[in-house]
Amino acid sequence: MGERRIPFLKMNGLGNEFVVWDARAEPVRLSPDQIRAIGDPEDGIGFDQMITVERSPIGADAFMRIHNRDGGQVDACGNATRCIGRLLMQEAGKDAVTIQTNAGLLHAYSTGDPFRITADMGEPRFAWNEIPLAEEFHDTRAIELQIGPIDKPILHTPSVVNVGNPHAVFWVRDIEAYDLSRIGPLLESHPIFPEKANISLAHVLSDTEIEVKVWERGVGLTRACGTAACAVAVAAARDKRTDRKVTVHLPGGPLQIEWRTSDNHVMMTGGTEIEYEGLIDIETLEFQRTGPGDKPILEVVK
Ligand SMILES: N[C@H](CCC[C@H](N)C(=O)O)C(=O)O
Repeated sequence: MGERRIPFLKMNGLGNEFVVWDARAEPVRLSPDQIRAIGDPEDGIGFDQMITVERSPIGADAFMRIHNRDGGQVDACGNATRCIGRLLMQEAGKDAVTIQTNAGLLHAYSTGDPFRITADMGEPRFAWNEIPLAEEFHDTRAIELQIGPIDKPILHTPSVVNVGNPHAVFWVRDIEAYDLSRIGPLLESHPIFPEKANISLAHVLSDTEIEVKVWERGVGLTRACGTAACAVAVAAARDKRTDRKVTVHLPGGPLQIEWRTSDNHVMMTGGTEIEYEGLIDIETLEFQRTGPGDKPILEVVK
């Protein structure tokens, strides 16, 4: 291993994969090329997002910096908020912590189950210029956007929400009926989204259940997306498709979402997993497992 070896944690939230650095003692500075190389599932460790835990200048328990696999920095990551919340609470022996992000101050709470964490994702925003959209729309529950032939669009009139990051939600009857790996990038980078967008297909199963498939901005198809689950739940309740407390079923597992009437905050509860501790040389990208996770390594490797 070369000189610059950095310890990291490999974690996931319902299969949404993270590499976590602790940069509170010593900064971790990586170029977008290095981030992409480490995030590459073939040559690197592989992740959906890289999470850097830093000291908070405003006295929160930590600052959380988020980079997508494409190397771009973004402001919100729901599954990572739960994972970092778990680490900070375990470290401090507390039942609640505050996490500063570029999207605002978030709170994480224990549930009594050490692996299941509740994150308070703050208030959703719906105005066209808060998503943001490139042009004015008064009703962001169904904007004029479609993909495919004009007379027979494949997907159309999504709801749009900002939950610290931009989301478009297409309401469908079968989330598997669409080739999201082909359509996702077209919608992610559609000119209507000046900051691009995370794209969800959502099928409402009942007043309290929604199944969702997500194409994440800057990543692609992921097993779960916490902010997408929040965006879908809020958009569904806003459009009277469901109650304000629902279970969102993602390929990686369920998330409980409640859009509270008391304070308009979106609360998300779900699992977290430490896969293993590791050490990486950021010059050579060689990395090795150096410690256990929640499951024996053998199980993790399967
Ligand atoms: N791809 C997202 C960031 C991560 C969101 C997702 N991993 C989550 O759990 O919320 C974006 O560019 O806004």
